[in-house]
Amino acid sequence: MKSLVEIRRDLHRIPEIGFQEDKTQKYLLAIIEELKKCYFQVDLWKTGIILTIQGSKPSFKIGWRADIDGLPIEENTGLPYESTHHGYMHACGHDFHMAIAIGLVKAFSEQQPINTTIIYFQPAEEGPGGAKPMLEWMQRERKDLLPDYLFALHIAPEYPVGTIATRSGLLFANTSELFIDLHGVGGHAAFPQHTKDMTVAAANLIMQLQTIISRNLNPLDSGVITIGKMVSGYVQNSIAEDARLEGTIRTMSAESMLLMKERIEALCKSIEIAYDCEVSIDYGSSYYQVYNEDNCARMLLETAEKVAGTTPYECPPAMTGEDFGFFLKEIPGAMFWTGANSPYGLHHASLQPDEMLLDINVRFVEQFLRDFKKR
Ligand SMILES: CC(=O)N[C@@H](CCC[C@H](N)C(=O)O)C(=O)O
Repeated sequence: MKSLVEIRRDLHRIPEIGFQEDKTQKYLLAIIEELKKCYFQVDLWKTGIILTIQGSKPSFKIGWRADIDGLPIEENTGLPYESTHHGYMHACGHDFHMAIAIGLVKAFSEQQPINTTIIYFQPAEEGPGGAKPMLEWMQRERKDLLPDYLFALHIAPEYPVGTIATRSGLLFANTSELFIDLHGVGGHAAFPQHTKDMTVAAANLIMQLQTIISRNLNPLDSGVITIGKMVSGYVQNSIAEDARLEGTIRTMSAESMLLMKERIEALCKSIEIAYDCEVSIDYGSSYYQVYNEDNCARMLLETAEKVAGTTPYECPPAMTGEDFGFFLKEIPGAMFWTGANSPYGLHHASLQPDEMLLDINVRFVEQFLRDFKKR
């Protein structure tokens, strides 16, 4: 088998977005085939892979999940192994997540685990969400593939390599995508009086949306509204007939999410009146919060005390979203951040995590999964 660094770089070259991870699936399957043992069972679900590693003397099933999709971001790292899929990038570290999971497959191919260990290569974490339909499929048709406990990691550029950061309870936020379309009347730039300018309406709406955080949400609560993309008009001397805003909203509780949505709807109605236009809202996909089971989170931190090269850190919750939350709603487990030491953050075109994290995390997770005991 190639080294984990080579595998990570190969995967980095071929980022694919949610449910289009065909090359990624093929690449992963070829390595799994190379490592295959008689106690391995491979199942496919859409572009995902579920690898069941039968335990030698199992008393429960423990799961490990790695997400496999990339993002529609144009890479700007200048690395010799940068993305060959122009306009797409592994800008959230899923190339690392997959390489670590492959490292675990290799470790379990060399020494069979005692408990049955299931590795889930899950598509579409960035959107529209693969965890929920994957879980529902297993609950409906393949209960044998469901674990008793489930764990996952996410790289954290802001922490040094070796940091294992997690907490009991809420780790990541409730999220909802947000797509707003505005429709007015276009025309010549010199005659605004004959038009309904959707660039001006959209710009105003963006500013008003931010008041939901500052004026409607309890200051002791937290929320985020980010408009990551705005599209309007065609050319500099024509007034835009249409505009589209694309973003995401984040809250620490389901109640605050409802409040945010109510306020977004009210502000869109007011924009319709103010600019005499039509506004429609689509919430896209929503993710349930990542809520770590108390014992499971504590065991991760305890293991990080013991494994050479890892340091536990009880971290605060973050406004990140993760469809892993849907798994944790049904199955006890936990997620953690692992230090990646990159000057650029997640979803940045220059993200460059430190490859030193690969071996350390394989060792950490392998020991954690092998030693895990029910409490
Ligand atoms: C770990 C991470 O960065 N996850 C994404 C999940 C995105 C969900 C969805 N597309 C949305 O934007 O709400 C994140 O942006 O936190």
